[in-house]
Amino acid sequence: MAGADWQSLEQCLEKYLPLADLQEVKRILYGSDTRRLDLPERAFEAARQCDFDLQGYAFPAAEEQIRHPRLLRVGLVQHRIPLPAKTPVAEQVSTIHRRIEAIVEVAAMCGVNIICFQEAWTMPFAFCTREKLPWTEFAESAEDGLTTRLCQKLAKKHGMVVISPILERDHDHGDVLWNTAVVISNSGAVLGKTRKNHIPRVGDFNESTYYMEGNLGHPVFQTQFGKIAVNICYGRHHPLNWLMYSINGAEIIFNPSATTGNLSESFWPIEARNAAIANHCFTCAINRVGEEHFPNEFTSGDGRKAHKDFGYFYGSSYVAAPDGSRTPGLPRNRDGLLVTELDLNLCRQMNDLWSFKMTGRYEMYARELAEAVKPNYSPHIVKE
Ligand SMILES: NC(=O)NCCC(=O)O
Repeated sequence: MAGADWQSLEQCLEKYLPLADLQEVKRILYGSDTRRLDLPERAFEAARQCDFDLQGYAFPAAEEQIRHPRLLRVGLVQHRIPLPAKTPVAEQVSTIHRRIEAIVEVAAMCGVNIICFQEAWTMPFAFCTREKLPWTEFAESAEDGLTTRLCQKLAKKHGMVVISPILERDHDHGDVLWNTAVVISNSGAVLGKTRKNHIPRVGDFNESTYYMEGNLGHPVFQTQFGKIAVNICYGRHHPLNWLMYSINGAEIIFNPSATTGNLSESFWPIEARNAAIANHCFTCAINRVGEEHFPNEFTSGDGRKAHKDFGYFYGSSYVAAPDGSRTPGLPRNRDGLLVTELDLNLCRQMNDLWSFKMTGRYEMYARELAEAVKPNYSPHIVKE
């Protein structure tokens, strides 16, 4: 499997396909073209200085007679974990904080209104180890932990909504841990939090050792820029999870993730994009980058020898629109900031065109699902 040496599918296609073929391949793979966004030169210069990739795109929507365009910019941040996992916890956290602060500065230069970081962004993805210490020490209060306070400062300084996915320690409920995204308003106030609803039980993702299934349902956050929701990582494999955020009115659903190439890279371009189409909303898929090595060996329950690394986190963060188009992905092998301009009017335009909300027959599925989950349910199979 490709590691850090292979940058992206887009780069490979551009390198080998003649222009006419490339255009057709892109039309079929990516849908209608996204326009490149003009970002300030000083933002590119700062990104070069800080050694991360910066890309900008815009999705157009049709002009309407009554509604004005509802334009906003989202920023997706993907990053590698800069220090070895055995570095003291506080040093790791403060180094990542400083790195992200620098990227947020560039996002501000690019006019970003809502920024989202990757899943558990302040820590190595240590859930493969099944060890508790020191990894549980990365957990923080969603309301007033160090990370939330940093995000509040950034939100206020830049007038930006910040989505901060962390490992949460809930001090008010017995110190239990959750996989949580904190949503901070552009005023700097904590607007609320949402928790990961589905916990992976696949490969090295042994996350049920650390926290429980979210108990906050499918909240949607009304921000100054639009209605947003957060479907954390493994939740993207669950169409009903996307659907419930959409039913509650989400216009943009963020999917902060941590996933590796040997497991999910072929699913990655499909799932968030399909959710954007099926739910008439924008989706933003974010994945971390690079390899993470842990001090002690662990096994993967698949007969392989014990090892100390998780596999390759392939980045490739992207935004998908309700008309099925999508941006190119950020690189597989570099930290990056993807700035995308959205016109939220496209959500209702696609709803009117395809009408999935009208044709969805939710009452039929509600009835059938209510039956199917009963212990005495017998599947409806027609036999000769
Ligand atoms: N973090 C997480 O839920 N990863 C699970 C693997 C995947 O969903 O691709």
